[in-house]
Amino acid sequence: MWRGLWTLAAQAARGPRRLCTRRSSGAPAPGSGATIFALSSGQGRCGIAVIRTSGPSSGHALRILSAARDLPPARHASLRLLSDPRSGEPLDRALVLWFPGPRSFTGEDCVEFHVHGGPAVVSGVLQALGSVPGLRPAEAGEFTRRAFANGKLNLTEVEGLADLIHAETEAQRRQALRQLDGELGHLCCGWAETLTKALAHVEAYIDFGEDDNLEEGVLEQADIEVRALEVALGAHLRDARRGQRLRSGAHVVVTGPPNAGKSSLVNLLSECRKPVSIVSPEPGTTRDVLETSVDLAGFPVLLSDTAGLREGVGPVEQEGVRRARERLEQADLILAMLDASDLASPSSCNFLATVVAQSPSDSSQRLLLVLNKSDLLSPKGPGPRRDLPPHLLLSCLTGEGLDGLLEALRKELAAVCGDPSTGSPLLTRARHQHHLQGCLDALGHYKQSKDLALAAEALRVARGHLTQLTGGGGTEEILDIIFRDFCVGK
Ligand SMILES: Nc1nc2c(ncn2[C@@H]2O[C@H](COP(=O)(O)OP(=O)(O)OP(=O)(O)O)[C@@H](O)[C@H]2O)c(=O)[nH]1
Ligand SMILES: [K+]
Ligand SMILES: [Mg+2]
Repeated sequence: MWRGLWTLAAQAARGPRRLCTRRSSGAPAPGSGATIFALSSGQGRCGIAVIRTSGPSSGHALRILSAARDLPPARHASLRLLSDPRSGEPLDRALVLWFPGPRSFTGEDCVEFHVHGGPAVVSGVLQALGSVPGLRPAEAGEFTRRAFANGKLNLTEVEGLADLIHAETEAQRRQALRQLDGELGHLCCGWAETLTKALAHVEAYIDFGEDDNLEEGVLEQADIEVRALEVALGAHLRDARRGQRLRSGAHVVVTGPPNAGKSSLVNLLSECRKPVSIVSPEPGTTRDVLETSVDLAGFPVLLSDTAGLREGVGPVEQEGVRRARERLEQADLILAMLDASDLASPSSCNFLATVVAQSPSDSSQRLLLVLNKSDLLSPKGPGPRRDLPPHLLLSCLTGEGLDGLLEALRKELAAVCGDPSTGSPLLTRARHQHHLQGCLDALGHYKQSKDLALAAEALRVARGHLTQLTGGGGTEEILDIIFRDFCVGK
């Protein structure tokens, strides 16, 4: 993001050679002793920009830039005139904060410079920092990586922080904050403790099984604990896709016969943006699947407009219908739409008999039936057919019924994504699911083992998966993948 400033500062720090030694796989290994610096607030012209440093030379850098012999009091904002140490030229009058380690975000000595946000001020301060011996620009995610290395955050908290930075909807923000607060980590730590206890029981039996002093029923106790853990893990795994949907967006697909108003609805839901789809009175207008990312009732959604479903049309529209059906299979939530004033037509009846009546075939897919063009129903008329499944009335033309639809969508999406404000912490990444499944599989081996030594080993494997989930014994590659999500300055 801040490549321009980054490059300038990098050159000031080391000359161009330094750029060639930059590791492509992410942040360098922590604890390398260097003091890093970066712009931590957003780029561009702004009122205040925050530049921070982390590492042993932070205090030295602060003294040099503020031309002061003493450091300001710890964790108090102080006003200082910052100057370029090479030329003595004043750069800005800024608030500075001194956080001596270990009581800082990274656990190392840190400084924050709250400078005026003009690009020239920011680049001047970054260049001045780059000229201080022992300082170099930070890599993406390097501050957080140091915090992790120094035990300030565990791995699931790091992931929560990355998600918080990228959160675009309210539900994503709530979920990320819960993960940053360590809820998933605490849950795993509790489970790992249970396994440690069970392991201790099994090992005690191996060592002292024949001994009269050993409490009765230690093995049975371990079995009971393992069984309870299996149930808890199973429940979380069944939920697994929900957290991932919350992180990357639920698939909502609008489908229905031609001219039901599917494209009109997609345009309505994508609101202030420019219209996504072409709307016209001609049936068969939409052919390709048109996809747009929207915030629906606080949930991240990938909304797809599709071709109207009908048979016996030309090859191009037929291909559109094939694509529509394919997309329908991937939907988390189907918005099935009919023209309320056209329910008796063959295409409406056919759609009701196939898509609506047969769905949701597998229980994870949900469906909302929407009858559009309610404005065309005569107020005194009989209303829509009685034999219809539960449905909502809407008029894309007048907007009537839109609030009701949004409320229904909120409920459906909370079921699809999991409501981040309640319930147990969600598994937001495939990595979480992998380790919980690994743990569950190992518990299965434990139960099957006739040999106690193998049973104990299975418990160790199970516990290993839980520790890896929170970053204990994490391999470099996993760390690289996770920290790559961060921007420079975080
Ligand atoms: N009266 C009325 N007309 C509507 C309403 N919603 C959409 N229309 C009209 O219905 C026609 C079809 O709308 P589209 O949004 O193109 O319908 P579609 O389902 O995407 O159509 P295809 O892509 O051809 O399958 C257009 O002329 C719209 O203006 C509504 O609520 N009331
Ligand atoms: K149309
Ligand atoms: Mg359309």
